[in-house]
Amino acid sequence: MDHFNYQKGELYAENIPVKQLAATYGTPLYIYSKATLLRHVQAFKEAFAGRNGLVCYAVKANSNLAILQLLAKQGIGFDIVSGGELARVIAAGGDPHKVIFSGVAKTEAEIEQALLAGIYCFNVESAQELDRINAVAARLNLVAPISFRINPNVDAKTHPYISTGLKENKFGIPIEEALGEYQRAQTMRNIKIKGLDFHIGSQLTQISPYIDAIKELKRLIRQLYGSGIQLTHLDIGGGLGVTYSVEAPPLPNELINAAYAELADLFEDVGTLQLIVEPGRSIVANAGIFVYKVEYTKDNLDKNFAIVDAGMNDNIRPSLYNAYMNIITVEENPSADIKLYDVVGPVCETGDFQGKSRQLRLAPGDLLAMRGSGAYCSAMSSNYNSRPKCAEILVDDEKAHVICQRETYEDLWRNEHLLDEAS
Ligand SMILES: Cc1ncc(COP(=O)(O)O)c(C=O)c1O
Ligand SMILES: N[C@@H](CCCC[NH3+])C(=O)O
Repeated sequence: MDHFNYQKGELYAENIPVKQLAATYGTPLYIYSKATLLRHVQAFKEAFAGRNGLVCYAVKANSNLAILQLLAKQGIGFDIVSGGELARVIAAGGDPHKVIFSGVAKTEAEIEQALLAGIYCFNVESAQELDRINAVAARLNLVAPISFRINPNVDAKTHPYISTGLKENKFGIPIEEALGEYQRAQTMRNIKIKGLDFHIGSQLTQISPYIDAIKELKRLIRQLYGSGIQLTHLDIGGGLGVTYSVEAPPLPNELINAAYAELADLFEDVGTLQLIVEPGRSIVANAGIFVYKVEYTKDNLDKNFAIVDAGMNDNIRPSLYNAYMNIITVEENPSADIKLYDVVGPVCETGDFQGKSRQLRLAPGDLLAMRGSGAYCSAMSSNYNSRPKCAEILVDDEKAHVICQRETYEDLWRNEHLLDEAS
């Protein structure tokens, strides 16, 4: 259950009619529900109740400052993959001591920035990165807390583009090399070993891939313990899926309870480790809708098109992954015929679509809403075709807050420079 529901045939965001928000702020428009967002965070916090756990929200899913601010106020941590994300977390009031830094290409500048901010842990993704972190920490006379991201070579059973835990993927250190890297790290004066991490993919709808990965890593943790390397945490990554259509992913407490059950014998032998999770999509996806307007309809011989004012630049997920996202009408339109539509946008690409073969009753001027749009939609938007980025609104009961204003044309070239006359 989210907070985008129909009242007398009209879609509401919490207690505001979506039609009213579209009239006030224009379309295309991202709308988030504060209550849904907080409910999702609470579900993770409750799943850890009474246990030593840390929820680190994956900033990449939606990095809007106000959203980070709301999450920071809940006391959770953050999983970042760039210096920009760290700067956002700090600007939003997040605690850098609860930040973990993932990503395969951390630059020297980013490592320095994170060390000076005092982050909780680096998730190291290669032997070369370990050397670089050690060198930067030595230069700054600091000790870098690290965990290795291990690639356990398990199938996350998700879209190949968002699967990250197979040995052909660029992420993490092959499990076969892990013991050697931990032993090397242990000899480094400016490195402090904290934990072990995996993240096997996104939009996982089953618990079994997590359990397969935990099983693989339990063997490694025992080996480490046997060779005198004691960890303080195990990070099982993000990836928990959401319902876009018929998927029935596990709930946060189902995942976390299953992880603890699988870890029970290990914890008895080596002591309890702190458990970290890095959820992104499962916190924000269904806390957002994307609202756009039908500009035209076009009935070609083979196809009906609903041409909307939102493009792949605003939400690239359907084009990039052929992702199915549910499209609904904001208001019933009884006078229109039900037809099968491809919902397409204004961008000059054949792949610019928001949905294919959708049964909808609509006419030009009608508003459509796409569910599940809080994660990886505005975060992956661009200015392609010189389209200003959309406004984003956070609804709190009957109040609407503009958390990102719509870009202007001037914003499009804000960082560009004309050549001077003489050139
Ligand atoms: C290292 C890491 N952690 C966490 C996440 C968050 O994943 P999700 O949004 O699927 O929960 C991702 C993205 O897949 C990631 O790459
Ligand atoms: N951007 C992807 C997920 C990638 C997760 C990042 N590792 C999506 O929209 O589904």
